[in-house]
Amino acid sequence: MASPVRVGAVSYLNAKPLYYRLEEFAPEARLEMEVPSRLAERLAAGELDVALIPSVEYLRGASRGYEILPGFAIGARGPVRSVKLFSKVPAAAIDRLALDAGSRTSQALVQVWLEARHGVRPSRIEPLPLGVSALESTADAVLVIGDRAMKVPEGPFHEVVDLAAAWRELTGLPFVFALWVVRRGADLGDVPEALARCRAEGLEHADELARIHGPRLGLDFRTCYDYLTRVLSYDLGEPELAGLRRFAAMAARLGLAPEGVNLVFHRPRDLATRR
Ligand SMILES: C=C(O[C@@H]1C=C(C(=O)O)C=C[C@H]1O)C(=O)O
Repeated sequence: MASPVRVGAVSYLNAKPLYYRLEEFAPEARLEMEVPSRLAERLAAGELDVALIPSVEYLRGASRGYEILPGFAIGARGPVRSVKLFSKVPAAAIDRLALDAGSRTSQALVQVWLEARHGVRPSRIEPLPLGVSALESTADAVLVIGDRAMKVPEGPFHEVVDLAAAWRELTGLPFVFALWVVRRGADLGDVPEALARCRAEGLEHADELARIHGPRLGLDFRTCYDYLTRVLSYDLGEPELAGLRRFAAMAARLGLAPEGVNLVFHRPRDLATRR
């Protein structure tokens, strides 16, 4: 039997359609779930063959020979609901910023947005550990992502900013949070084709995913269903690539990603081996 293909997927609700019934469609796949920052570390360490990593980590790892699986992303064209900055002070006064330790892309996005929109570069940046809630932090503002961001009460804060909405307002472009990225030299077998099937069938069965995961997360069916089918976008087309390139340039200017990284795409096996 061929050796297993180690697939790392984001453990949040937003990624569920992307690996729906994966191990059935590709029996060689061995699925592991982690928060995004951890997936990036494990792909870099060679412990995964393909993983849904934060887009900024593709930029940071490109020199290792990372390749993007074309056509897929976790992105948003407007408000995303699960990537939020909870601020106790007006954005222009943020000096101490806590960043969700599960994130990498949104950690960079919030700094890009603060600088571009408000001319602010917080002098103290600290992690918000995974088990610690935004309400417990004493920082001026706290970035929270994923399922838990959808449940933080908006009450005690001066301002709550949906960062995908803020990005759209700033640039007019969609935002790409995560990409399927392949480790150099990994043999993925039929996994890329299976992932395309997962996404198609996962979105077709979004009602089933919302029914299963809503109660577990304390979210009602409608909120989950809308999040999966209308709020998030799973495409990586020209508008998303334009958003990604703009983000790459802005992150590089702040020293949060290397300069001038090319987007390199993984080629399907038949094309890669032909000739
Ligand atoms: C929209 C989201 O996108 C996520 C945000 C990421 C990040 O900030 O690094 C990485 C992966 C995505 O799952 C979310 O988690 O809410």
